[in-house]
Amino acid sequence: MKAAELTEILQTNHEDKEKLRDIEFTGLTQDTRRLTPGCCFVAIKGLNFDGHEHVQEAADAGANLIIVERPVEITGTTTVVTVPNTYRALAQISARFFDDPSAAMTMFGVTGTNGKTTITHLISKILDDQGSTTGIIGTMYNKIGEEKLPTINTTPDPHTTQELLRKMVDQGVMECAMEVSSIALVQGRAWGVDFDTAVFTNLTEDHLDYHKTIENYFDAKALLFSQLGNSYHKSQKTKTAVINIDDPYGRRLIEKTAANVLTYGTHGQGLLQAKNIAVTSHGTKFDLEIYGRTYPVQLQLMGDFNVYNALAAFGATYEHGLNPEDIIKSLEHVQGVRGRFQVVPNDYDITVIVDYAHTPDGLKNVLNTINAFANQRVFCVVGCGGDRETEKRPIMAKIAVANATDAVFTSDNPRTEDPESILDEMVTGLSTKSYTRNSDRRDAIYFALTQAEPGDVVLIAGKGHEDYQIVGTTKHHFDDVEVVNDFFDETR
Ligand SMILES: CC(=O)N[C@H]1[C@@H](OP(=O)(O)OP(=O)(O)OC[C@H]2O[C@@H](n3ccc(=O)[nH]c3=O)[C@H](O)[C@@H]2O)O[C@H](CO)[C@@H](O)[C@@H]1O[C@H](C)C(=O)N[C@@H](C)C(=O)N[C@H](CCC(=O)O)C(=O)O
Ligand SMILES: Nc1ncnc2c1ncn2[C@@H]1O[C@H](COP(=O)(O)OP(=O)(O)OP(=O)(O)O)[C@@H](O)[C@H]1O
Ligand SMILES: N[C@H](CCC[C@H](N)C(=O)O)C(=O)O
Ligand SMILES: [Mg+2]
Repeated sequence: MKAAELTEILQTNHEDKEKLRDIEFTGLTQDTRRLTPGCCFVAIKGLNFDGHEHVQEAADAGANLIIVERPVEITGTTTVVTVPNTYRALAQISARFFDDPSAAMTMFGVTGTNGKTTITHLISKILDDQGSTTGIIGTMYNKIGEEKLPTINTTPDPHTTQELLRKMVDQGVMECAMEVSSIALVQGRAWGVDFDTAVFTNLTEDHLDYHKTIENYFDAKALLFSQLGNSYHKSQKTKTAVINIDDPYGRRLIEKTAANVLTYGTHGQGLLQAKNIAVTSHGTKFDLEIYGRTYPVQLQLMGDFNVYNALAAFGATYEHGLNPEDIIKSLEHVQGVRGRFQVVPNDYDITVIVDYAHTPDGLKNVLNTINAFANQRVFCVVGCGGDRETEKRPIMAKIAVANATDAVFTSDNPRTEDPESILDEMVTGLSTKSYTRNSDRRDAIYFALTQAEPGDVVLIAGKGHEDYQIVGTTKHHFDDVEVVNDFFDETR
Protein backbone atom coordinates (compact mmCIF):
# COMPACT_ATOMS: atom_id res chain seq x y z
CA MET A 1 0.00 0.00 0.00
CA LYS A 2 1.23 3.51 -0.78
CA ALA A 3 1.53 5.56 2.42
CA ALA A 4 0.49 8.64 0.41
CA GLU A 5 -3.10 7.33 0.69
CA LEU A 6 -2.88 7.89 4.42
CA THR A 7 -2.49 11.65 4.01
CA GLU A 8 -6.27 11.80 3.42
CA ILE A 9 -7.15 10.02 6.64
CA LEU A 10 -4.44 10.72 9.21
CA GLN A 11 -4.40 13.91 11.26
CA THR A 12 -0.74 14.85 10.77
CA ASN A 13 1.13 18.08 10.21
CA HIS A 14 2.34 19.18 6.79
CA GLU A 15 5.87 17.93 7.39
CA ASP A 16 4.69 14.43 8.26
CA LYS A 17 2.35 14.38 5.25
CA GLU A 18 5.39 15.08 3.05
CA LYS A 19 7.23 12.16 4.64
CA LEU A 20 4.40 9.81 3.65
CA ARG A 21 4.61 10.71 -0.01
CA ASP A 22 7.16 8.16 -1.22
CA ILE A 23 6.79 5.23 1.19
CA GLU A 24 5.07 1.91 0.65
CA PHE A 25 4.28 -0.80 3.18
CA THR A 26 3.35 -4.43 2.75
CA GLY A 27 1.82 -5.27 6.12
CA LEU A 28 0.34 -3.60 9.16
CA THR A 29 0.69 -4.42 12.85
CA GLN A 30 0.49 -2.94 16.33
CA ASP A 31 2.54 -5.76 17.81
CA THR A 32 6.30 -6.00 17.36
CA ARG A 33 6.03 -9.71 18.14
CA ARG A 34 4.14 -10.18 14.87
CA LEU A 35 6.05 -7.69 12.75
CA THR A 36 7.21 -8.55 9.23
CA PRO A 37 9.82 -6.56 7.26
CA GLY A 38 8.38 -3.78 5.10
CA CYS A 39 5.33 -3.25 7.28
CA CYS A 40 3.79 -0.28 9.06
CA PHE A 41 3.97 -0.45 12.88
CA VAL A 42 1.46 1.53 14.94
CA ALA A 43 2.53 2.16 18.56
CA ILE A 44 -0.33 1.71 21.04
CA LYS A 45 -0.21 2.52 24.74
CA GLY A 46 -1.99 -0.36 26.46
CA LEU A 47 -2.52 -1.29 30.08
CA ASN A 48 0.45 -3.64 30.29
CA PHE A 49 2.79 -2.41 27.57
CA ASP A 50 3.46 0.74 25.62
CA GLY A 51 4.19 0.16 21.94
CA HIS A 52 6.23 3.39 21.96
CA GLU A 53 8.81 1.58 24.05
CA HIS A 54 9.14 -1.00 21.28
CA VAL A 55 9.70 1.32 18.31
CA GLN A 56 13.41 0.57 18.07
CA GLU A 57 12.59 -3.14 17.85
CA ALA A 58 10.13 -2.32 15.09
CA ALA A 59 12.73 -0.32 13.18
CA ASP A 60 15.38 -3.02 13.63
CA ALA A 61 12.95 -5.67 12.39
CA GLY A 62 12.51 -3.73 9.13
CA ALA A 63 9.34 -1.63 9.59
CA ASN A 64 9.03 0.89 6.74
CA LEU A 65 6.79 3.25 8.66
CA ILE A 66 6.14 3.84 12.35
CA ILE A 67 3.11 5.77 13.63
CA VAL A 68 3.36 7.26 17.14
CA GLU A 69 1.39 9.65 19.32
CA ARG A 70 4.30 10.97 21.40
CA PRO A 71 7.89 11.78 20.50
CA VAL A 72 10.23 8.78 20.29
CA GLU A 73 13.93 8.44 19.51
CA ILE A 74 15.10 5.78 17.10
CA THR A 75 18.27 5.13 15.19
CA GLY A 76 18.06 4.11 11.54
CA THR A 77 16.16 5.37 8.53
CA THR A 78 12.60 4.24 9.27
CA THR A 79 10.07 7.03 8.76
CA VAL A 80 8.23 8.08 11.91
CA VAL A 81 4.94 10.00 11.74
CA THR A 82 3.05 11.51 14.68
CA VAL A 83 -0.74 11.56 15.05
CA PRO A 84 -2.90 12.71 18.00
CA ASN A 85 -4.30 9.23 18.71
CA THR A 86 -2.61 6.07 17.45
CA TYR A 87 -5.58 3.83 18.29
CA ARG A 88 -7.80 5.89 16.01
CA ALA A 89 -5.03 5.89 13.39
CA LEU A 90 -4.80 2.09 13.66
CA ALA A 91 -8.54 1.81 13.04
CA GLN A 92 -8.38 4.16 10.06
CA ILE A 93 -5.28 2.64 8.49
CA SER A 94 -6.66 -0.89 9.02
CA ALA A 95 -9.91 -0.02 7.26
CA ARG A 96 -7.96 1.47 4.34
CA PHE A 97 -5.33 -1.28 4.27
CA PHE A 98 -8.03 -3.94 3.91
CA ASP A 99 -9.93 -1.73 1.43
CA ASP A 100 -12.81 -0.79 3.69
CA PRO A 101 -14.56 -4.18 3.77
CA SER A 102 -17.40 -3.06 6.07
CA ALA A 103 -18.53 -0.61 3.39
CA ALA A 104 -18.96 -3.52 1.00
CA MET A 105 -21.41 -5.43 3.21
CA THR A 106 -24.28 -4.90 5.58
CA MET A 107 -23.01 -4.49 9.14
CA PHE A 108 -25.21 -5.00 12.19
CA GLY A 109 -23.59 -3.72 15.41
CA VAL A 110 -25.17 -4.94 18.65
CA THR A 111 -24.45 -3.33 22.01
CA GLY A 112 -25.94 -3.47 25.52
CA THR A 113 -25.23 -5.31 28.77
CA ASN A 114 -27.02 -8.57 27.98
CA GLY A 115 -28.28 -10.24 24.82
CA LYS A 116 -25.56 -9.32 22.31
CA THR A 117 -24.37 -12.85 21.57
CA THR A 118 -27.93 -14.14 21.37
CA ILE A 119 -29.08 -11.37 19.00
CA THR A 120 -26.08 -11.65 16.67
CA HIS A 121 -26.83 -15.38 16.35
CA LEU A 122 -30.51 -14.73 15.69
CA ILE A 123 -29.70 -12.15 13.00
CA SER A 124 -27.24 -14.54 11.37
CA LYS A 125 -29.74 -17.42 11.44
CA ILE A 126 -32.53 -15.31 9.91
CA LEU A 127 -30.26 -14.21 7.06
CA ASP A 128 -28.77 -17.69 6.51
CA ASP A 129 -32.30 -19.05 6.12
CA GLN A 130 -32.77 -16.59 3.26
CA GLY A 131 -29.75 -18.08 1.49
CA SER A 132 -27.12 -15.61 2.67
CA THR A 133 -23.65 -16.51 3.89
CA THR A 134 -23.19 -14.49 7.05
CA GLY A 135 -20.43 -13.57 9.47
CA ILE A 136 -20.46 -13.15 13.24
CA ILE A 137 -17.94 -11.30 15.41
CA GLY A 138 -18.43 -11.87 19.13
CA THR A 139 -17.81 -13.51 22.48
CA MET A 140 -17.93 -17.17 21.51
CA TYR A 141 -15.98 -17.05 18.24
CA ASN A 142 -15.67 -15.17 14.99
CA LYS A 143 -17.58 -16.93 12.26
CA ILE A 144 -17.15 -16.70 8.50
CA GLY A 145 -19.90 -18.77 6.90
CA GLU A 146 -19.46 -22.21 8.50
CA GLU A 147 -15.89 -21.57 9.68
CA LYS A 148 -15.46 -20.69 13.37
CA LEU A 149 -12.29 -18.94 14.47
CA PRO A 150 -11.24 -18.61 18.14
CA THR A 151 -11.26 -15.16 19.72
CA ILE A 152 -9.84 -13.37 22.77
CA ASN A 153 -12.19 -10.43 23.04
CA THR A 154 -15.90 -9.96 22.39
CA THR A 155 -14.93 -7.09 20.06
CA PRO A 156 -11.45 -7.56 18.57
CA ASP A 157 -8.84 -4.83 18.06
CA PRO A 158 -9.41 -2.79 14.89
CA HIS A 159 -6.71 -4.50 12.88
CA THR A 160 -8.09 -7.99 13.60
CA THR A 161 -11.62 -6.73 12.91
CA GLN A 162 -10.75 -5.31 9.49
CA GLU A 163 -8.74 -8.40 8.57
CA LEU A 164 -11.73 -10.58 9.49
CA LEU A 165 -14.15 -8.40 7.56
CA ARG A 166 -11.90 -8.54 4.50
CA LYS A 167 -11.84 -12.37 4.70
CA MET A 168 -15.62 -12.31 4.97
CA VAL A 169 -16.06 -10.16 1.87
CA ASP A 170 -13.57 -12.29 -0.06
CA GLN A 171 -15.51 -15.41 0.89
CA GLY A 172 -18.84 -14.01 -0.23
CA VAL A 173 -20.23 -12.88 3.11
CA MET A 174 -22.70 -10.06 2.51
CA GLU A 175 -23.91 -9.47 6.08
CA CYS A 176 -22.08 -9.49 9.39
CA ALA A 177 -23.54 -9.28 12.90
CA MET A 178 -20.98 -7.90 15.34
CA GLU A 179 -21.06 -7.57 19.12
CA VAL A 180 -19.71 -4.18 20.12
CA SER A 181 -18.73 -4.09 23.80
CA SER A 182 -18.65 -0.87 25.79
CA ILE A 183 -14.94 -1.32 26.51
CA ALA A 184 -14.28 -1.68 22.79
CA LEU A 185 -16.25 1.50 22.10
CA VAL A 186 -14.20 3.47 24.63
CA GLN A 187 -10.96 2.08 23.24
CA GLY A 188 -12.07 2.87 19.67
CA ARG A 189 -11.87 -0.75 18.51
CA ALA A 190 -14.91 -0.27 16.23
CA TRP A 191 -13.91 3.10 14.75
CA GLY A 192 -13.15 1.79 11.29
CA VAL A 193 -16.40 -0.14 10.93
CA ASP A 194 -19.17 1.30 8.78
CA PHE A 195 -22.29 0.05 10.57
CA ASP A 196 -25.64 0.09 8.76
CA THR A 197 -27.67 -0.88 11.79
CA ALA A 198 -26.94 -0.39 15.48
CA VAL A 199 -28.96 -2.38 18.01
CA PHE A 200 -29.32 -1.49 21.69
CA THR A 201 -30.41 -4.26 24.06
CA ASN A 202 -30.40 -2.90 27.61
CA LEU A 203 -28.12 -1.33 30.18
CA THR A 204 -27.69 -2.60 33.71
CA GLU A 205 -24.74 -2.81 36.06
CA ASP A 206 -21.60 -4.39 34.55
CA HIS A 207 -17.95 -3.55 33.89
CA LEU A 208 -17.96 -0.77 36.51
CA ASP A 209 -14.37 -1.68 37.36
CA TYR A 210 -13.54 -0.30 33.92
CA HIS A 211 -16.08 2.51 33.43
CA LYS A 212 -16.31 3.60 37.12
CA THR A 213 -19.84 5.04 36.82
CA ILE A 214 -23.00 3.90 35.09
CA GLU A 215 -23.11 7.28 33.28
CA ASN A 216 -19.68 6.60 31.75
CA TYR A 217 -20.88 3.12 30.84
CA PHE A 218 -23.93 4.63 29.11
CA ASP A 219 -21.75 7.20 27.31
CA ALA A 220 -19.62 4.33 26.01
CA LYS A 221 -22.63 2.47 24.63
CA ALA A 222 -23.97 5.72 23.16
CA LEU A 223 -20.86 6.07 20.98
CA LEU A 224 -22.15 3.35 18.65
CA PHE A 225 -25.25 5.47 18.02
CA SER A 226 -23.65 8.91 17.86
CA GLN A 227 -21.01 7.59 15.44
CA LEU A 228 -23.62 5.93 13.22
CA GLY A 229 -23.55 7.77 9.92
CA ASN A 230 -20.73 10.05 11.00
CA SER A 231 -17.94 8.05 9.50
CA TYR A 232 -15.47 8.69 6.76
CA HIS A 233 -16.39 5.59 4.79
CA LYS A 234 -16.89 5.41 1.06
CA SER A 235 -20.44 4.10 1.26
CA GLN A 236 -23.52 6.26 1.64
CA LYS A 237 -25.64 3.62 3.32
CA THR A 238 -28.92 4.35 5.12
CA LYS A 239 -28.39 4.05 8.86
CA THR A 240 -30.86 2.54 11.31
CA ALA A 241 -30.86 2.38 15.09
CA VAL A 242 -32.96 -0.39 16.67
CA ILE A 243 -33.55 0.62 20.28
CA ASN A 244 -35.21 -1.03 23.29
CA ILE A 245 -37.55 1.73 24.42
CA ASP A 246 -38.55 -0.05 27.66
CA ASP A 247 -35.07 0.62 28.96
CA PRO A 248 -34.62 4.18 30.31
CA TYR A 249 -31.17 4.33 28.75
CA GLY A 250 -32.69 3.28 25.42
CA ARG A 251 -35.04 6.25 25.58
CA ARG A 252 -32.05 8.54 26.12
CA LEU A 253 -30.20 7.00 23.18
CA ILE A 254 -32.83 8.14 20.70
CA GLU A 255 -31.52 11.69 21.15
CA LYS A 256 -27.96 10.61 20.46
CA THR A 257 -28.33 9.41 16.90
CA ALA A 258 -28.94 11.00 13.53
CA ALA A 259 -30.03 7.62 12.10
CA ASN A 260 -33.59 6.39 11.48
CA VAL A 261 -34.87 4.91 14.71
CA LEU A 262 -36.97 1.75 15.13
CA THR A 263 -38.04 1.42 18.76
CA TYR A 264 -39.10 -1.91 20.26
CA GLY A 265 -40.63 -2.94 23.56
CA THR A 266 -43.15 -4.98 25.47
CA HIS A 267 -44.74 -2.30 27.66
CA GLY A 268 -47.10 -0.85 25.06
CA GLN A 269 -44.59 1.54 23.53
CA GLY A 270 -42.44 1.19 20.45
CA LEU A 271 -43.02 0.92 16.72
CA LEU A 272 -42.32 -2.79 17.14
CA GLN A 273 -44.01 -4.48 20.07
CA ALA A 274 -44.59 -7.84 21.70
CA LYS A 275 -47.98 -8.27 23.35
CA ASN A 276 -49.71 -11.10 25.26
CA ILE A 277 -46.45 -12.76 26.23
CA ALA A 278 -46.84 -16.25 27.73
CA VAL A 279 -43.85 -18.22 29.03
CA THR A 280 -44.11 -22.00 29.26
CA SER A 281 -41.55 -24.70 30.05
CA HIS A 282 -41.30 -25.34 26.30
CA GLY A 283 -40.86 -21.80 25.05
CA THR A 284 -42.45 -18.39 24.72
CA LYS A 285 -45.55 -17.19 22.87
CA PHE A 286 -46.43 -13.62 21.96
CA ASP A 287 -48.08 -11.40 19.38
CA LEU A 288 -45.67 -9.27 17.39
CA GLU A 289 -47.02 -5.93 16.20
CA ILE A 290 -45.31 -3.68 13.69
CA TYR A 291 -46.83 -0.63 12.00
CA GLY A 292 -50.35 -1.83 12.88
CA ARG A 293 -49.99 -5.44 11.72
CA THR A 294 -49.99 -8.39 14.14
CA TYR A 295 -48.20 -11.74 13.78
CA PRO A 296 -48.39 -14.64 16.27
CA VAL A 297 -44.95 -15.94 17.32
CA GLN A 298 -44.05 -19.19 19.14
CA LEU A 299 -40.39 -19.24 20.17
CA GLN A 300 -38.56 -22.30 21.40
CA LEU A 301 -36.34 -19.87 23.34
CA MET A 302 -37.27 -19.50 27.00
CA GLY A 303 -37.79 -16.35 28.98
CA ASP A 304 -39.16 -12.82 28.67
CA PHE A 305 -35.69 -11.57 27.95
CA ASN A 306 -35.58 -13.66 24.79
CA VAL A 307 -38.73 -11.88 23.58
CA TYR A 308 -36.61 -8.70 23.62
CA ASN A 309 -33.80 -10.49 21.79
CA ALA A 310 -36.25 -11.77 19.18
CA LEU A 311 -37.73 -8.27 18.72
CA ALA A 312 -34.25 -6.78 18.29
CA ALA A 313 -33.30 -9.36 15.66
CA PHE A 314 -36.68 -8.94 13.95
CA GLY A 315 -36.27 -5.13 13.88
CA ALA A 316 -32.76 -5.27 12.45
CA THR A 317 -33.60 -7.73 9.68
CA TYR A 318 -37.00 -6.15 8.91
CA GLU A 319 -35.28 -2.80 8.34
CA HIS A 320 -32.81 -4.66 6.14
CA GLY A 321 -35.80 -5.47 3.89
CA LEU A 322 -36.76 -9.00 4.93
CA ASN A 323 -40.32 -10.21 4.92
CA PRO A 324 -41.92 -10.44 8.44
CA GLU A 325 -43.29 -13.96 7.88
CA ASP A 326 -39.85 -15.24 6.83
CA ILE A 327 -38.15 -13.63 9.82
CA ILE A 328 -40.68 -15.12 12.23
CA LYS A 329 -40.34 -18.58 10.70
CA SER A 330 -36.57 -18.46 11.33
CA LEU A 331 -36.99 -17.18 14.88
CA GLU A 332 -39.42 -19.99 15.61
CA HIS A 333 -36.90 -22.58 14.40
CA VAL A 334 -34.06 -21.44 16.66
CA GLN A 335 -33.63 -24.01 19.41
CA GLY A 336 -31.15 -21.97 21.39
CA VAL A 337 -27.70 -20.51 21.50
CA ARG A 338 -24.98 -22.55 23.18
CA GLY A 339 -24.65 -21.77 26.91
CA ARG A 340 -27.73 -19.52 26.92
CA PHE A 341 -30.53 -21.27 28.82
CA GLN A 342 -29.08 -24.54 27.54
CA VAL A 343 -31.02 -27.50 28.94
CA VAL A 344 -28.79 -30.54 29.57
CA PRO A 345 -30.89 -33.66 28.87
CA ASN A 346 -30.78 -36.50 31.42
CA ASP A 347 -32.80 -39.57 32.38
CA TYR A 348 -33.64 -38.41 35.90
CA ASP A 349 -36.29 -35.76 35.28
CA ILE A 350 -34.04 -33.02 36.69
CA THR A 351 -34.14 -29.85 34.60
CA VAL A 352 -30.49 -28.85 34.40
CA ILE A 353 -29.85 -25.46 32.79
CA VAL A 354 -26.45 -24.02 31.90
CA ASP A 355 -26.63 -20.27 31.37
CA TYR A 356 -24.10 -17.47 30.80
CA ALA A 357 -25.82 -15.10 33.27
CA HIS A 358 -22.86 -13.31 34.83
CA THR A 359 -24.47 -9.98 35.71
CA PRO A 360 -27.08 -9.24 38.40
CA ASP A 361 -29.73 -8.48 35.78
CA GLY A 362 -28.91 -11.60 33.74
CA LEU A 363 -29.13 -13.82 36.82
CA LYS A 364 -32.40 -12.29 37.97
CA ASN A 365 -33.96 -12.74 34.54
CA VAL A 366 -32.96 -16.37 34.27
CA LEU A 367 -34.24 -17.18 37.76
CA ASN A 368 -37.52 -15.34 37.05
CA THR A 369 -37.94 -17.39 33.90
CA ILE A 370 -37.30 -20.61 35.81
CA ASN A 371 -39.68 -19.64 38.61
CA ALA A 372 -42.42 -19.04 36.06
CA PHE A 373 -42.55 -22.81 35.35
CA ALA A 374 -40.79 -24.52 38.29
CA ASN A 375 -43.03 -26.14 40.89
CA GLN A 376 -40.37 -27.77 43.05
CA ARG A 377 -36.93 -26.80 44.33
CA VAL A 378 -34.65 -24.54 42.27
CA PHE A 379 -30.89 -24.87 42.85
CA CYS A 380 -28.64 -22.05 41.67
CA VAL A 381 -24.92 -22.75 41.36
CA VAL A 382 -23.15 -19.45 40.72
CA GLY A 383 -19.92 -17.53 41.27
CA CYS A 384 -18.37 -14.22 40.24
CA GLY A 385 -15.29 -13.74 38.06
CA GLY A 386 -12.03 -12.54 39.59
CA ASP A 387 -10.20 -9.40 38.38
CA ARG A 388 -13.58 -7.96 37.45
CA GLU A 389 -15.87 -5.53 39.27
CA THR A 390 -16.39 -6.44 42.91
CA GLU A 391 -19.65 -4.50 43.39
CA LYS A 392 -21.75 -7.15 41.67
CA ARG A 393 -20.64 -9.96 44.01
CA PRO A 394 -22.98 -9.41 47.01
CA ILE A 395 -25.78 -8.32 44.66
CA MET A 396 -25.64 -11.54 42.63
CA ALA A 397 -25.47 -13.66 45.80
CA LYS A 398 -28.57 -11.90 47.21
CA ILE A 399 -30.44 -12.45 43.94
CA ALA A 400 -29.59 -16.16 44.09
CA VAL A 401 -30.75 -16.50 47.70
CA ALA A 402 -33.95 -14.55 47.06
CA ASN A 403 -34.94 -16.33 43.84
CA ALA A 404 -33.71 -19.91 44.29
CA THR A 405 -34.66 -22.34 47.03
CA ASP A 406 -31.03 -23.55 47.27
CA ALA A 407 -28.12 -21.21 46.49
CA VAL A 408 -24.74 -22.87 45.97
CA PHE A 409 -21.86 -20.38 45.71
CA THR A 410 -18.71 -21.38 43.91
CA SER A 411 -15.91 -20.07 41.70
CA ASP A 412 -16.41 -18.64 38.23
CA ASN A 413 -13.04 -17.72 36.70
CA PRO A 414 -11.13 -16.63 39.83
CA ARG A 415 -8.22 -15.39 37.71
CA THR A 416 -5.51 -13.89 39.94
CA GLU A 417 -7.81 -13.42 42.97
CA ASP A 418 -8.15 -15.81 45.90
CA PRO A 419 -11.36 -17.83 45.25
CA GLU A 420 -12.26 -17.83 48.95
CA SER A 421 -12.00 -14.02 49.15
CA ILE A 422 -14.36 -13.67 46.17
CA LEU A 423 -16.82 -15.94 47.97
CA ASP A 424 -16.40 -13.91 51.19
CA GLU A 425 -17.40 -10.80 49.27
CA MET A 426 -20.38 -12.56 47.70
CA VAL A 427 -21.86 -13.74 51.00
CA THR A 428 -21.38 -10.45 52.88
CA GLY A 429 -24.54 -9.81 54.91
CA LEU A 430 -26.11 -13.21 54.21
CA SER A 431 -27.01 -15.70 56.91
CA THR A 432 -24.81 -18.80 56.63
CA LYS A 433 -27.97 -20.92 56.70
CA SER A 434 -29.23 -19.40 53.45
CA TYR A 435 -26.56 -20.88 51.16
CA THR A 436 -23.93 -23.57 50.61
CA ARG A 437 -20.44 -22.65 49.55
CA ASN A 438 -17.68 -24.62 47.84
CA SER A 439 -14.99 -22.91 45.77
CA ASP A 440 -14.40 -26.05 43.68
CA ARG A 441 -16.87 -25.59 40.81
CA ARG A 442 -16.95 -29.27 39.91
CA ASP A 443 -17.74 -30.23 43.52
CA ALA A 444 -20.38 -27.50 43.78
CA ILE A 445 -22.13 -28.76 40.64
CA TYR A 446 -21.95 -32.35 41.91
CA PHE A 447 -23.35 -31.22 45.28
CA ALA A 448 -26.39 -29.55 43.68
CA LEU A 449 -27.04 -32.51 41.39
CA THR A 450 -26.76 -34.96 44.32
CA GLN A 451 -29.32 -32.98 46.30
CA ALA A 452 -31.75 -32.57 43.41
CA GLU A 453 -34.81 -34.82 43.22
CA PRO A 454 -36.85 -35.65 40.10
CA GLY A 455 -38.89 -32.56 39.19
CA ASP A 456 -36.31 -30.08 40.56
CA VAL A 457 -34.41 -27.48 38.52
CA VAL A 458 -30.64 -26.94 38.73
CA LEU A 459 -29.33 -23.70 37.22
CA ILE A 460 -25.58 -23.51 36.66
CA ALA A 461 -24.88 -19.88 35.92
CA GLY A 462 -22.03 -17.64 34.80
CA LYS A 463 -19.91 -19.60 32.36
CA GLY A 464 -22.34 -20.75 29.64
CA HIS A 465 -20.36 -21.76 26.55
CA GLU A 466 -16.93 -21.33 28.19
CA ASP A 467 -14.86 -24.50 27.94
CA TYR A 468 -12.21 -23.31 30.37
CA GLN A 469 -11.67 -22.00 33.88
CA ILE A 470 -9.00 -19.38 34.49
CA VAL A 471 -7.25 -19.97 37.82
CA GLY A 472 -4.31 -17.63 38.39
CA THR A 473 -3.09 -17.02 34.88
CA THR A 474 -3.67 -20.61 33.72
CA LYS A 475 -6.61 -21.62 31.56
CA HIS A 476 -7.74 -25.17 32.46
CA HIS A 477 -10.26 -27.15 30.46
CA PHE A 478 -13.63 -26.88 32.20
CA ASP A 479 -17.08 -27.16 30.72
CA ASP A 480 -20.24 -26.97 32.86
CA VAL A 481 -22.22 -29.19 30.46
CA GLU A 482 -19.46 -31.81 30.46
CA VAL A 483 -19.35 -31.82 34.28
CA VAL A 484 -23.11 -32.38 34.42
CA ASN A 485 -22.83 -35.29 31.99
CA ASP A 486 -19.89 -36.74 33.98
CA PHE A 487 -22.06 -36.63 37.10
CA PHE A 488 -24.91 -38.52 35.50
CA ASP A 489 -22.49 -41.03 33.93
CA GLU A 490 -20.60 -41.67 37.18
CA THR A 491 -23.00 -41.50 40.04
CA ARG A 492 -26.34 -42.80 39.01
C1 LIG B 1 -8.17 -4.20 29.51
C2 LIG B 1 -8.22 -4.36 28.03
O1 LIG B 1 -9.21 -4.05 27.43
N1 LIG B 1 -7.14 -4.90 27.43
C3 LIG B 1 -7.12 -5.10 26.00
C4 LIG B 1 -5.91 -4.39 25.44
O2 LIG B 1 -4.78 -4.98 26.03
P1 LIG B 1 -3.66 -4.10 26.75
O3 LIG B 1 -4.12 -2.69 26.94
O4 LIG B 1 -3.26 -4.88 27.95
O5 LIG B 1 -2.49 -4.13 25.70
P2 LIG B 1 -0.98 -4.39 26.08
O6 LIG B 1 -0.74 -5.83 26.22
O7 LIG B 1 -0.62 -3.47 27.19
O8 LIG B 1 -0.19 -3.92 24.77
C5 LIG B 1 -0.14 -2.56 24.31
C6 LIG B 1 0.42 -2.53 22.91
O9 LIG B 1 1.80 -2.87 22.93
C7 LIG B 1 2.04 -3.83 21.95
N2 LIG B 1 3.24 -4.60 22.31
C8 LIG B 1 3.31 -5.24 23.51
C9 LIG B 1 4.43 -5.98 23.83
C10 LIG B 1 5.49 -6.09 22.88
O10 LIG B 1 6.52 -6.75 23.09
N3 LIG B 1 5.37 -5.43 21.70
C11 LIG B 1 4.26 -4.69 21.40
O11 LIG B 1 4.19 -4.14 20.30
C12 LIG B 1 0.77 -4.66 21.93
O12 LIG B 1 0.60 -5.39 20.73
C13 LIG B 1 -0.27 -3.55 22.03
O13 LIG B 1 -0.54 -2.98 20.77
O14 LIG B 1 -5.86 -4.55 24.06
C14 LIG B 1 -5.83 -5.93 23.61
C15 LIG B 1 -5.89 -5.88 22.07
O15 LIG B 1 -7.03 -5.16 21.65
C16 LIG B 1 -7.05 -6.68 24.15
O16 LIG B 1 -6.99 -8.03 23.75
C17 LIG B 1 -7.06 -6.57 25.65
O17 LIG B 1 -8.21 -7.22 26.14
C18 LIG B 1 -8.02 -8.04 27.30
C19 LIG B 1 -7.60 -9.44 26.87
C20 LIG B 1 -9.31 -8.09 28.12
O18 LIG B 1 -9.48 -8.96 28.96
N4 LIG B 1 -10.22 -7.18 27.89
C21 LIG B 1 -11.55 -7.18 28.50
C22 LIG B 1 -11.64 -6.30 29.73
C23 LIG B 1 -12.47 -6.66 27.43
O19 LIG B 1 -12.04 -5.92 26.52
N5 LIG B 1 -13.72 -7.05 27.47
C24 LIG B 1 -14.67 -6.58 26.49
C25 LIG B 1 -16.10 -6.84 26.95
C26 LIG B 1 -16.47 -8.28 27.14
C27 LIG B 1 -17.99 -8.47 27.13
O20 LIG B 1 -18.73 -7.81 27.90
O21 LIG B 1 -18.48 -9.32 26.34
C28 LIG B 1 -14.39 -7.25 25.14
O22 LIG B 1 -14.78 -6.67 24.11
O23 LIG B 1 -13.80 -8.33 25.11
N1 LIG C 1 -32.15 -9.33 26.51
C1 LIG C 1 -31.66 -9.79 27.67
N2 LIG C 1 -31.93 -9.14 28.82
C2 LIG C 1 -31.45 -9.58 29.99
N3 LIG C 1 -30.73 -10.70 30.14
C3 LIG C 1 -30.43 -11.39 29.03
C4 LIG C 1 -30.88 -10.98 27.74
N4 LIG C 1 -30.44 -11.86 26.84
C5 LIG C 1 -29.71 -12.76 27.51
N5 LIG C 1 -29.72 -12.51 28.84
C6 LIG C 1 -29.00 -13.22 29.92
O1 LIG C 1 -27.64 -12.84 29.80
C7 LIG C 1 -26.80 -13.97 29.51
C8 LIG C 1 -25.81 -13.59 28.44
O2 LIG C 1 -26.49 -13.45 27.20
P1 LIG C 1 -25.66 -13.09 25.91
O3 LIG C 1 -24.46 -13.94 25.87
O4 LIG C 1 -26.57 -13.11 24.75
O5 LIG C 1 -25.26 -11.60 26.29
P2 LIG C 1 -23.99 -10.72 25.88
O6 LIG C 1 -24.48 -9.33 25.86
O7 LIG C 1 -23.40 -11.24 24.64
O8 LIG C 1 -22.97 -10.96 27.09
P3 LIG C 1 -21.36 -10.57 27.09
O9 LIG C 1 -21.28 -9.13 27.42
O10 LIG C 1 -20.77 -11.38 28.17
O11 LIG C 1 -20.81 -10.90 25.75
C9 LIG C 1 -27.75 -15.07 29.06
O12 LIG C 1 -27.23 -16.32 29.37
C10 LIG C 1 -29.02 -14.74 29.81
O13 LIG C 1 -28.93 -15.22 31.12
N1 LIG D 1 -17.27 -10.50 29.03
C1 LIG D 1 -17.31 -10.76 30.44
C2 LIG D 1 -17.68 -12.18 30.63
C3 LIG D 1 -17.68 -12.64 32.07
C4 LIG D 1 -17.91 -14.13 32.16
C5 LIG D 1 -17.61 -14.71 33.49
N2 LIG D 1 -17.59 -16.13 33.33
C6 LIG D 1 -16.28 -14.21 34.04
O1 LIG D 1 -15.26 -14.78 33.64
O2 LIG D 1 -16.27 -13.29 34.86
C7 LIG D 1 -15.96 -10.42 31.04
O3 LIG D 1 -14.94 -10.86 30.54
O4 LIG D 1 -15.96 -9.67 31.99
MG1 LIG E 1 -21.46 -11.68 24.18
